[in-house]
Amino acid sequence: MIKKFCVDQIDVYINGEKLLDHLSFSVQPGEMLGIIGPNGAGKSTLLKVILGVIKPQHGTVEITHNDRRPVIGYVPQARAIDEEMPIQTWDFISLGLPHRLRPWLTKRDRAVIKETMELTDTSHLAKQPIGKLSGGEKQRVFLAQALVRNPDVLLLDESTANLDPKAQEEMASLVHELCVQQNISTLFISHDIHLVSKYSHRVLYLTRGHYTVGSAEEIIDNANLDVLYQLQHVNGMAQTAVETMRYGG
Ligand SMILES: Nc1ncnc2c1ncn2[C@@H]1O[C@H](COP(=O)(O)OP(=O)(O)OP(=O)(O)O)[C@@H](O)[C@H]1O
Repeated sequence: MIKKFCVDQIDVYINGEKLLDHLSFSVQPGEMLGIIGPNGAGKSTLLKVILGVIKPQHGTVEITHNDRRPVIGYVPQARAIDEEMPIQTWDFISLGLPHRLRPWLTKRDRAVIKETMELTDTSHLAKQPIGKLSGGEKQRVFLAQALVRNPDVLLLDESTANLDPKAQEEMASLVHELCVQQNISTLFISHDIHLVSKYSHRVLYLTRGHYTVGSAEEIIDNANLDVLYQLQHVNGMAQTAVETMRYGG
């Protein structure tokens, strides 16, 4: 379990423009933080800062574990897979295991892969070529590949995009369950406010140079939401989400 996951006052400039401005928040073990915000707000950039791929001009990201180096699982946005890729799902998931000097899988590795595939409902896809899976199946396999390393932190960039509503719901619910059961601090980017409200413990609402963190209700009640999103219908969706939460639907 992580001891500390803290983003402290980070500034990120892209092409001379300040994208993230003194952004600060922390995430608890087993907490799912939903991230919403318009296109180009810097959501994916934030995940890359946490991964250490982009260095902020100011501020720090501190992730510490009680007794080892923290492990981060990451599923990037719109991950493309060549349809003809001659690799079976089982092998694809095994690629998520930490790099080892030995080229074979141990009994323990196999047990971890098997267990992760059961958790993500991908066991029946084990022998299928990864390129031939449906969008929803691929997303579950990407999740399994990220989970196989037993991560302390999970970063998911639009893992429900392009899925049908039922598959979106199943994926968000699965992520929530895994996050709570396995004490994984999870950042879940989505444009679906309803999904984020229903499954996240808290929400980070990001726009260029601004942010708000709070409960889904606080964020959605924020009068600036429709102005900042510049979409009238978002407010309607947001209201539905709040009502769903209030009445437990
Ligand atoms: N490597 C890069 N080089 C130049 N500009 C970049 C790079 N990465 C991101 N940007 C720019 O930074 C801004 C934020 O991009 P980012 O992908 O973080 O936004 P986002 O909130 O995830 O958007 P979306 O919802 O569309 O995925 C965009 O204007 C993008 O063009």
